[in-house]
Amino acid sequence: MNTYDVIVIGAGPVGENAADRAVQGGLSAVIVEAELVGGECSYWACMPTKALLRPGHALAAARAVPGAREVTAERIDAAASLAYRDSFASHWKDDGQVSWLSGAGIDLVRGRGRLAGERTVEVVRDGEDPLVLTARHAVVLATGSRPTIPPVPGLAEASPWTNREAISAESVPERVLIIGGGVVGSEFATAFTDLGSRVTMLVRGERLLERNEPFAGEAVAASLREMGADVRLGTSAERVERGQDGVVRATLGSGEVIEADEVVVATGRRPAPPEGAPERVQVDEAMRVLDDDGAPLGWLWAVGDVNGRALLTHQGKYQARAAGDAIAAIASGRALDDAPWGAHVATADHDAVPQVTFTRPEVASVGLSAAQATERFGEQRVKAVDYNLGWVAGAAVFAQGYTGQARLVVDTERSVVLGATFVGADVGELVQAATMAVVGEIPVHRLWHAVPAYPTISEIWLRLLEELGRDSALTR
Ligand SMILES: Cc1cc2nc3c(=O)[nH]c(=O)nc-3n(C[C@H](O)[C@H](O)[C@H](O)COP(=O)(O)OP(=O)(O)OC[C@H]3O[C@@H](n4cnc5c(N)ncnc54)[C@H](O)[C@@H]3O)c2cc1C
Ligand SMILES: NC(=O)c1ccc[n+]([C@@H]2O[C@H](COP(=O)([O-])OP(=O)(O)OC[C@H]3O[C@@H](n4cnc5c(N)ncnc54)[C@H](O)[C@@H]3O)[C@@H](O)[C@H]2O)c1
Repeated sequence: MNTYDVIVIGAGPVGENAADRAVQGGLSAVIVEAELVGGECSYWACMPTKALLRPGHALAAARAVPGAREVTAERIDAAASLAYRDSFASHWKDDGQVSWLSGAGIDLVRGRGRLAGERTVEVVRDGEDPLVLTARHAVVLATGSRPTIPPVPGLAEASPWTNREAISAESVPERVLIIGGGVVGSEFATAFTDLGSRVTMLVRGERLLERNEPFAGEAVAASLREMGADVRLGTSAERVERGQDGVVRATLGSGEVIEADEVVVATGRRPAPPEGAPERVQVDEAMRVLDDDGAPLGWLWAVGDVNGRALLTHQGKYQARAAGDAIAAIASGRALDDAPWGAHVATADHDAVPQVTFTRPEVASVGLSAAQATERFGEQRVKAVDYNLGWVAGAAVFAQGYTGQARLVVDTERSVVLGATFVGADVGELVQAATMAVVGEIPVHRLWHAVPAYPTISEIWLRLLEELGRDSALTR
């Protein structure tokens, strides 16, 4: 009864996918979940944040078009927006995902799993004896990540909000202080400003979204300021405390004190392996966990945030498809297809990861930035071209005064695209074309024949190619 081909610990989007692929490959699978089936992504991250951000984006889109602008309000309706968010968090109930598991033929055990030995998982359950599960073929770790709280004196005691409290807020705080200028900080700053909070962001670095091309963070900071947020770059809190009056006070290096009703910590996440697993889970390209000598253990796998390769739902699910299929292949005596870009490896994790940050403007990127490409291949070999998105006919019709920018980064030696970044309203949908160009290593001269429909924002592709120049060495 308690023996399965595959045991997956963690029923986030990634664990669900790993179990599903194993079952589709003819194996039996059980998934162990300590909280809600669906994981961080479904209830406290991807889906509810995007739902919370959508009303502000939709209103801004309407207000940028004459004819629509005149019949729209200036602000979003906060209560309706929170209700919209609630529906996308399934009201923090997992019935829908539990029935999906059962339809997919995956058993569920509720409780906290720990590795108790080779192929053995002990599940600690509320009010019941621990349950010991045994795997015939594989145990898959899919336990995600947890937020980091920086060691700022007083911060941990000031009841800071992580993404969990921030995304499940029942009312809109008047003043919100956000520490961190990455994706989480920038998206929450946008959402709370839209909802009517007075937002202050403390950003340690010199710009927002430091992993992206510099113009991305600059555009988002400028827009947040225009929306009314106070974005402080190069600024850290020296001390934070929550007074008897419930007010949070953050003291800056300059001595200035910033008051807020809530403080949101958005300073990164770190992998959260289960008890009994190595603290730093190292995997090979097929997501097999490695021992101290760098050899695969053979029975233990790790997918999604827990392996630290790329903390994104889509990338974790991609790893899970590869790992689930690999486990099924090995179980049926087939060889692993583990050469780069094979069916059982996650090659794209390295240099072809797409990401969309749902700020206003949106930031959509894939692959290497110009700086990363130059560092890797040298200045001689890398060419980066920029174009103003607002100059594209489709963008001009899309919104009056559309502002945005795009960059294409090219390897001139191999004549392929290494990376692309788009910043502007609704650019999220542009990135998949760029991902295909990067992954498919489509020669730049062939891209000239991929004609963008007129007048769409995709015409940016033609403009970027023109900037590269058809007569250059990239032509053939
Ligand atoms: C605010 C925010 C917004 C985000 N937005 C996006 C976005 O728009 N797009 C995107 O691609 N990514 C986004 N991310 C990242 C995304 O949420 C993660 O990459 C994704 O959730 C990882 O999926 P996972 O299945 O690996 O882990 P998780 O979703 O964290 O799921 C792990 C599951 O394992 C369970 N678990 C943990 N330990 C145990 C244990 N010992 N026993 C049993 N169960 C256990 C947990 O309860 C959880 O259900 C966002 C993150 C944040 C914080
Ligand atoms: N739309 C999306 O795809 C999306 C949205 C949200 C989150 N995510 C994922 O979730 C992960 C976590 O996001 P995040 O924004 O928390 O992390 P992040 O790594 O993107 O940004 C962390 C920020 O906190 C700052 N920071 C770190 N330590 C600090 C300290 N001690 N004091 C002050 N500032 C400090 C960093 O300089 C950086 O600006 C990311 O890897 C991201 O990929 C994705």
